[in-house]
Amino acid sequence: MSDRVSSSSVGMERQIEIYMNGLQGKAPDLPVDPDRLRIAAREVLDDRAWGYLDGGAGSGDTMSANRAAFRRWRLRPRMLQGVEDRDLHVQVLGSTIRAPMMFAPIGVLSIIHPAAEVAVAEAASTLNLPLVLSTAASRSMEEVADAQGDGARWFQLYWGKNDDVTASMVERAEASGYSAIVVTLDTTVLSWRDRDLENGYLPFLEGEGLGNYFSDPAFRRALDEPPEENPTQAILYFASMFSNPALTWDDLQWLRDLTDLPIVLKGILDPQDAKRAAEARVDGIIVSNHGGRQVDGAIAALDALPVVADAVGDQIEVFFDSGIRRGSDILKALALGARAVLVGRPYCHGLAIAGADGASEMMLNLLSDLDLTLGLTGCSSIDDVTRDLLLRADAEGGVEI
Ligand SMILES: Cc1cc2nc3c(=O)[nH]c(=O)nc-3n(C[C@H](O)[C@H](O)[C@H](O)COP(=O)(O)O)c2cc1C
Ligand SMILES: CCCCC(=O)C(=O)O
Repeated sequence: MSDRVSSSSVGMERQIEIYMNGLQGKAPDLPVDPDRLRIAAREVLDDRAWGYLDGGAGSGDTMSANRAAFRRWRLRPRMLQGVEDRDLHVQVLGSTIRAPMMFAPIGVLSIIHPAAEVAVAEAASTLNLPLVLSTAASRSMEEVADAQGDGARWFQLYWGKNDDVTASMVERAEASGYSAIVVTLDTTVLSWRDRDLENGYLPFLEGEGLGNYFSDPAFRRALDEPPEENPTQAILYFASMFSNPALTWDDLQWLRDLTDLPIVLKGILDPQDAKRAAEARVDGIIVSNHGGRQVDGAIAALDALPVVADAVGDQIEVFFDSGIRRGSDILKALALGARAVLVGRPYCHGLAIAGADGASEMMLNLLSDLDLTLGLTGCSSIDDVTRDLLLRADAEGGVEI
């Protein structure tokens, strides 16, 4: 038994900080409840940016399904497991990260906050959690890398129709210290998005627009006039080429030959696709439905996770996103086979309200919730989180034991 009289952890430290501030009459800067945080972010964003951030494909059915799927799994905690010292570290693509959480790639963040991806990089650096940067970032990947310093970062690639641009993006990512290429597969075209269509809103022309494309030499070469002089032409060109619906599994070899960096495929929901990914010798997959933004009526990402994880076993690493809001959601995703999760909209809510501090505060709260919930379920490390921890619930949340 430990002879220490007190223990500490990221979760307890954060609780104490919030309660001590409370004693001095100081409320937390952001709502702690993710639903209230979302509503607070809505207050500070204009209607069109909000519609883009918060919206999903079509009826929003898949976005709701993502959340509902978490409620169909219940945790059964174990007692007296000696959980005083908890270790949240995990190995991803050969590196150790502080906790199984990353910032998901979100494009055009200048519509959410003027400091955009630079603020998110600062938040990732403060918390020492990995950032996955979108190709469609408003700031160049080099500027974002400088803001993050030596923290872990992956580059999300939209694999478009212009091979020179794709090769240039990958080369720049290698040169500026990104340690993996995440290829997003589920956005061969942008889906039918009611709110953006009603608002007649494409975010790419707003704020700083697509700074990461605009700073790309191959992208600039493809234009008649520089994007600074003719941003509309640049955006139209981007819209025509950013993704390539003609791609097939056979094309992956081209990308494999282009870079030695690990490749992770984002947007996998089907076990057959997961097996193809393993056969194609990529390094990982992200089980995701793009936060419900692409196929209206698609299955919840969490429902896909256990089947996909079983299909690939230990051959490649499995990650997860779409609907993560709380520590218990992360535990459920880990128990169902994910090695780590990506968080999307919630950090944008923090960013909208309070820039880098807001994004890092939101993620710190989630990390703290994860740490405490991990211990409360009887786990001391991420390895302890297994499927035994979960029971399947019926539609009312009841469980047969
Ligand atoms: C406003 C917005 C922009 C996004 N942009 C990208 C992107 O550029 N590249 C990408 O791979 N995924 C993008 N995504 C999807 C996220 O990476 C992630 O899959 C999704 O947000 C996870 O779901 P969650 O928001 O429920 O956490 C975007 C999502 C949102 C909300
Ligand atoms: C071309 C960038 C698309 C951004 C994106 O992935 C989304 O809006 O969901």
